[in-house]
Amino acid sequence: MMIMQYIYPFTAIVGQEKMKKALILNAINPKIGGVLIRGEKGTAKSTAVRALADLLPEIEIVEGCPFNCDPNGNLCDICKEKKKRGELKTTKKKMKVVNLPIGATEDRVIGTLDIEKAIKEGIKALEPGILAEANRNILYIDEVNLLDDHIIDVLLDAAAMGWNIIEREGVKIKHPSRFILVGTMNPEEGELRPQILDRFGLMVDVEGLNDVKDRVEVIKRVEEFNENPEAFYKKFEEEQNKLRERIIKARELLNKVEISDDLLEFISKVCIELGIQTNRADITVVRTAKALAAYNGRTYVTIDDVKEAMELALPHRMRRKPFEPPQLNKEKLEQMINEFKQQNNKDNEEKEEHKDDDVKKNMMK
Ligand SMILES: Nc1ncnc2c1ncn2[C@@H]1O[C@H](COP(=O)(O)OP(=O)(O)OP(=O)(O)O)[C@@H](O)[C@H]1O
Repeated sequence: MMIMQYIYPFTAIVGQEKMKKALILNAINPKIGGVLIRGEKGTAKSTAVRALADLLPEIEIVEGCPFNCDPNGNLCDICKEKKKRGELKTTKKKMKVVNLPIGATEDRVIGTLDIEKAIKEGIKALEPGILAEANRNILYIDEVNLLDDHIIDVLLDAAAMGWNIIEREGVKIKHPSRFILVGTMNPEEGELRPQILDRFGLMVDVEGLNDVKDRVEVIKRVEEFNENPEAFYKKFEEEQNKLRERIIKARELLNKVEISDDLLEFISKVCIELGIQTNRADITVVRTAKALAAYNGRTYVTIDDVKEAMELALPHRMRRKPFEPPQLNKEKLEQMINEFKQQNNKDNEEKEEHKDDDVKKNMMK
């Protein structure tokens, strides 16, 4: 008999709204580029990530594929061959969290091929790496600031290209490599290089809860969950289903979401004004703002979406002195948002006046 393992529900996490939102937005569009969560131990970081994987709908995969290929998306070399032979079968699988151990080697990350075995036994010689397991799942790197720089580069390159190549002596296997990247770090143990910071889509700072009521609620919920996980899960089931549906709808809506040229210009202006060099900033703000619009059931981006997206996508891309924590110039941002809103109101009023004039003219005709 299979024993059902219950995961602490995402919707039962008390507070930590920014972290939850950043994770949800990446679930809506993984191309946002992941989340770096900075903060103290024991603040629900790993609980939230495990809960997200459990909350998200199952993924459709090619049966038996070590890379979880999407039958309707990009295929690995093995699945391509299967498709040609008409042997592609599909199945469904729950998403999972793949942990990257701190001491992981390049071979362990990328995967390996035993050439001698490959010649004798074909594909059995393949040893898929962490990138294979992570494809279409969540890749979780605890204490990313302690990870070897070279391993981070390998990972982030694969994530940016969306492909990983396992290669030995001229024999190659290429497979899709898309995942929601979540890194955590305790800033007291050292900062990340700016180049690496820039490769994380979003960043959030999590702090321990400072409200007594919230902390008591955490104790009660965690104890209740431990005593009877099934009953606790049932209690949150409706809320979990609602959130899952909302994410599914947002994914469907995402391609239809539009952003005005005025807002695009505004985003670039803010980035320049804040001294942010990397174009990844502007691109990530747009993707995040679109995901926010879709999450709110809209097909257009508003200035408030842009503001919220900037608070998640810009702080770690601000220029700063060594050892200073990443921070957003909130006052400057607030001022520019207000100016944009005022200008927009003025433009709208003028448009309304023109409309009135046109109506009057038409009536006099
Ligand atoms: N806001 C919260 N809501 C619900 N449970 C919480 C909250 N904050 C902490 N917890 C509980 O506290 C415990 C520790 O949380 P968790 O393991 O997720 O911490 P973490 O941030 O990943 O830290 P670490 O890196 O030490 O693992 C868990 O039992 C978790 O359920």
